[in-house]
Amino acid sequence: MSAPLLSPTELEAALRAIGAERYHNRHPFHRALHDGKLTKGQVQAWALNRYYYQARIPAKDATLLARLPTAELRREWRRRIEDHDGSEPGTGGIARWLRLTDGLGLNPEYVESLEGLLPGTRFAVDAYVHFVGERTILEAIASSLTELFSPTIISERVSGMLRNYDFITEETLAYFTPRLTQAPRDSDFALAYVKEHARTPHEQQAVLNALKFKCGVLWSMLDALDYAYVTPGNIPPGAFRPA
Ligand SMILES: O=C(O)c1cc(C(=O)O)c2c(n1)C(=O)C(=O)c1cc(C(=O)O)[nH]c1-2
Repeated sequence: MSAPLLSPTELEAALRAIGAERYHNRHPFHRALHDGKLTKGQVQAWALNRYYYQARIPAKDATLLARLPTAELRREWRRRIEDHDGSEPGTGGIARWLRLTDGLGLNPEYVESLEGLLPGTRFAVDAYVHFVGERTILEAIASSLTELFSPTIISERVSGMLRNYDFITEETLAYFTPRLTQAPRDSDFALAYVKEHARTPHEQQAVLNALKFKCGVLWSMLDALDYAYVTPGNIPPGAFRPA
């Protein structure tokens, strides 16, 4: 049976249902992270691997920016690159993420070298960048819609980590504060765009599948951490080893 045409409101409800079922707040490694169940070494591994996501997000956005057809769309999208890269050295999301890894005692050169990265992290993040370069603009924009769900996970993570780890301070987690306003601004735009432009059942299914794909990217990053850093003996050759 072919998929029905959804109203924009039904499409939004279907997108939100995907997040409720598949977003990475439901992953056991994330729950362990904010419940205080991880060692400092495991939290370091999370921050080091997640750095690669942060570092590739502006490349992902630049790939999409180059494909956008109007100045209006490009103006909207280029703000995301500024959010991450900043406007001068030491500003922006990537620099703020390095303050988090610094606060956890990781050497910034080591983090930036990507030498300690898990292969699974690299494959998942690279798959996201490729997806955005290769799929339709509608799918590429839809794949950013996990950000609809990020303010909730960020609030849970920040309060849980502050409560549960003595090596975490508000300053260490300062990365997340601007995200609480940036993410809703970005996801409101992306949601309005897909509600307006996904006009056929085929386009709507493509949008829903793009969000499922992206949930899979975030989920598999946590799978890789869970496999490597929870069961002793599983760290892949060359990957970060907690002291
Ligand atoms: O902390 C999180 O759980 C989380 C999730 C996501 C997301 O859902 O993709 C992003 C971020 N953070 C984030 O900080 C960020 O800059 C970001 C950009 C994007 C994107 O797809 O363009 N997602 C996310």
